[in-house]
Amino acid sequence: MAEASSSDIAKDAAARAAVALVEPGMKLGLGSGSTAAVMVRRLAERNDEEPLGLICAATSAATAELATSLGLAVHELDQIGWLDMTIDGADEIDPDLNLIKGGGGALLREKIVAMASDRMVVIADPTKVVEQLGAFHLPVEVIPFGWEITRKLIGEALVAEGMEHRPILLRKRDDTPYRTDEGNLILDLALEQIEDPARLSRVLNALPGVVETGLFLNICRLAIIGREDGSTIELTPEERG
Ligand SMILES: O=C[C@H](O)[C@H](O)[C@H](O)COP(=O)(O)O
Repeated sequence: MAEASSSDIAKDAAARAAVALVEPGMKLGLGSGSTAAVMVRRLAERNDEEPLGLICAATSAATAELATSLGLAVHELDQIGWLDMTIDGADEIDPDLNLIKGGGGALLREKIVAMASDRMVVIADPTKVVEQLGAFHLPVEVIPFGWEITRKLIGEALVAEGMEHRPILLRKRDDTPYRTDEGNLILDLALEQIEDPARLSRVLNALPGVVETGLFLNICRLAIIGREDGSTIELTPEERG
């Protein structure tokens, strides 16, 4: 069997720590991506040992399939209503616990699920912790109709904001446009740094073809960062002082 990489160990440590926060009977949002998938596996293991009676909502079709295959009860979000907690990964985490998400294309459902939760807990390895958001390309979900016009409008809006950017790329998978679970497209914005995430979020969300951006602002209250030695650290926005 292949040896676990330091990143695998860190993800697993964060996932285990988050699963330890889960209480019996919780209504739980399950995130998407590789770190969230580790968490789903650890959660299912705990549920096998000690049935927890959880009711889960998934943030992507892939997560729903994984969780269901492992014996977790997954329901539509609207059937459940409100959630106690959502555990998800992230692509970048800044000191205020503002996030970039959507590297795997699940940002829209992830944001809806996170905002339908009392608490969003993010799990990640240390490479995701940054001083300023923006090195990771910002995913923006757009509707397919007129997407090239939407891309042009985004470019113009960025220029009007004085934001340097490289060409805005349509995300592709196997050479064809990537479609989200909602059938939308993703535009990836190479911005290098985002000085004012709240303003950028407002500007982008004001454009008609934009469905949602990967900026998750003031949503996450706890980030659990796994480390290569298997330990974890917990970050909260308050620590910033
Ligand atoms: O769309 C994908 C999600 O936002 C993921 O949670 C994010 O990309 C982090 O994924 P990973 O844990 O694989 O780095």
